[in-house]
Amino acid sequence: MGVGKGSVAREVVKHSDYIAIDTDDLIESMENRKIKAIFEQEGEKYFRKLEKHIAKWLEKSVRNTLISTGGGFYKQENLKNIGTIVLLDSGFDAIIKRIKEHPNATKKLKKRPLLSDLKAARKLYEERRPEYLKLADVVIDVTNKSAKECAKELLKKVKKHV
Ligand SMILES: Nc1ncnc2c1ncn2[C@@H]1O[C@H](COP(=O)(O)OP(=O)(O)O)[C@@H](O)[C@H]1O
Ligand SMILES: O=C(O)C1=C[C@@H](OP(=O)(O)O)[C@@H](O)[C@H](O)C1
Repeated sequence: MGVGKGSVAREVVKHSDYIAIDTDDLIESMENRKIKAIFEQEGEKYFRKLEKHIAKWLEKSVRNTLISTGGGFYKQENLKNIGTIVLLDSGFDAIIKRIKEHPNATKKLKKRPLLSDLKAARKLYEERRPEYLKLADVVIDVTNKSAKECAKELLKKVKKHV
């Protein structure tokens, strides 16, 4: 949530032949409503089911593609079969600082249901980070790097990994 997945993906696309997709965008278009509305109207469990459906489709049908995922997607049991897993790594405070500095900060915070309570979000981050590190094939520390620098590092490290 807010680590820069979207911004880095846009730079990767600029500097490579990758096509980029985003699991949250796929879910929003499948459902024809925003993630926030899905959480409010159906609850988190329903959203996770949609993620599972997407995960199965990704494994079966998607190759050579940059896939950005929501922060909870790592729980999908077939994750390792989908492709090379890249973690954009950052401290929690740095993530929040970045989002708050954005001109559209209020909107950015509002559209992320799990960021509305910062104490709970920090706890979630602390629970998830060790899991992310265990799963990741490639780790990029995004602290004090531009999205372009992160993208270049990502392309180099992914190339080495595959
Ligand atoms: N490398 C970076 N340096 C500084 N700010 C960044 C960087 N990458 C992203 N941001 C800013 O951080 C916020 C979250 O970025 P975004 O790409 O939307 O993250 P995500 O897709 O992971 O939620 C945005 O306000 C964006 O402009
Ligand atoms: O961390 C999570 O569980 C979630 C992160 C969100 O995506 P971002 O990580 O892109 O904000 C989105 O998938 C949903 O609100 C749940």
